[in-house]
Amino acid sequence: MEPNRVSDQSRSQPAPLRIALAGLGTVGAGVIRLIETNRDLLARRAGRGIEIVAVSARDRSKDRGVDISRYDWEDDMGAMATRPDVDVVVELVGGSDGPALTLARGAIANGKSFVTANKAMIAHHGLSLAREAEAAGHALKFEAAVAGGIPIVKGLREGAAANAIERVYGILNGTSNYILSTMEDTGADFADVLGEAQAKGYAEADPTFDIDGIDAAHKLSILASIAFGTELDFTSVGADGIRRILAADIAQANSLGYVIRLLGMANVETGSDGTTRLFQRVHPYLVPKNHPLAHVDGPTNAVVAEGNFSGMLLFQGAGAGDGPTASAVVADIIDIARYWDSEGEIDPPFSIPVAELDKTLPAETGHRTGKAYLRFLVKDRPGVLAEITAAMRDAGVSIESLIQMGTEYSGGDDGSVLVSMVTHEGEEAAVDKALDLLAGLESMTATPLVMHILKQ
Ligand SMILES: NC(=O)c1ccc[n+]([C@@H]2O[C@H](COP(=O)([O-])OP(=O)(O)OC[C@H]3O[C@@H](n4cnc5c(N)ncnc54)[C@H](O)[C@@H]3O)[C@@H](O)[C@H]2O)c1
Ligand SMILES: N[C@@H](CCO)C(=O)O
Ligand code: NA
Repeated sequence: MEPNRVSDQSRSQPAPLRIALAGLGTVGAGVIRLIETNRDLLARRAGRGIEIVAVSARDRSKDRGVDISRYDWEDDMGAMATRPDVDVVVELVGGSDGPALTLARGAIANGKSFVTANKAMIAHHGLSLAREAEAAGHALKFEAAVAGGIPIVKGLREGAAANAIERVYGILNGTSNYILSTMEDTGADFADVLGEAQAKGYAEADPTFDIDGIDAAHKLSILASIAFGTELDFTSVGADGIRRILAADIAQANSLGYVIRLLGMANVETGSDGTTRLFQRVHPYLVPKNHPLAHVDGPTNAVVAEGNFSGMLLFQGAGAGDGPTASAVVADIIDIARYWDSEGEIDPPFSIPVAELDKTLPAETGHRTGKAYLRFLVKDRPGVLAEITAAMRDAGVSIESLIQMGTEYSGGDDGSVLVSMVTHEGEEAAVDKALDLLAGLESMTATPLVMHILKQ
């Protein structure tokens, strides 16, 4: 039999793919720079040219370091959805609802492919948008929405597609990882480092999304749907962030052999009634220093996927910033260019058509086990340690180690001392019960902090 050959016909380039770009901020300007810099390379990889035809943002005259004079300007970004000279609408505006969602719906309804970096919108509306895109036979792609430049959506949808994924977890927010690792390196204050992350363009428009775990929860819910073939369920992600972490916690964790990282963690499990349940949590974790995630610093993201045949896969790279995020956006555009002529045959955005995704219930709380780090700020007076250990005893929490920091702890100016402990493996519910027993005690000067310890 004749081997397959690239035919001479396929060497003649078809018409370029025409792009409309909404949003010209950090990522939008990065996309323009990338498309203009790598123009020839993109055309060869995509099999056709990639041309920006129209752009839209709030302020036409702003200096973005890129020349936008050669593109049409649209004051109303919604108008991009109906332009007959546009094949793909790229949304880099942000916000779960509002103009971004209107543009997404309009673009899909008008037969355009749609590419976005907007994890908030996909977390909230990804299923309905995917349903609309599948019905229309056009692409909906969001590689840049999860872990920026890391090809994790592609990695799970394609590279790991043959596996049942047992657990997916990782560092999904560059801003909080930058803050934690900078606090670790410099002992700097949380608030100062947040300002730096904002200045570098990593933070969301509302930085509370970064530091309170919401941005990571958006990304985790998207990853979980792709990894487990379950309906995306952002509302059931239990999210907590990093704003209560003290330099002293970082020092304590270090002396115990751990670093602190904000992790998203998801797996499917069987509930007490035999139903399949989806566990999704974003929380600061103590990560053993010998785990690869312990060495992920700055705005870098890293995702671990445990496949039943592949074993542990680690995806690591820049999770934020103009260049890496643009890299993911343009990779999606190249994918669309490659199958543009295949007559409405699209890959389902979540790998499996929306109608066939499992309707999984949220995980039950109460039976989950693990080790935890608990930290208390308490008045420095006799009997306080006994109160804490009595609550642990009464709740059935077994203590592996306990440290009291006195003068070395400089976080409070009210004379508090810091007591931290690591528990033995046990039920999380027992820790919750101990904290309930301690709640409201006059000796506690702050709400206790709980961090889970990553199971290897
Ligand atoms: N910055 C990153 O590193 C990064 C990484 C991954 C994903 N993202 C996502 O990419 C998207 C864009 O992020 P960014 O950091 O580039 O934001 P940005 O704030 O730098 O840019 C937003 C752009 O949208 C425009 N815009 C905002 N509201 C508008 C409106 N109502 N009408 C018209 N234009 C409007 C602004 O003028 C600006 O050009 C967000 O969804 C964000 O979550 C960002
Ligand atoms: N604000 C996000 C941008 C990338 O999604 C982060 O810090 O990770
Ligand atoms: Na990505």
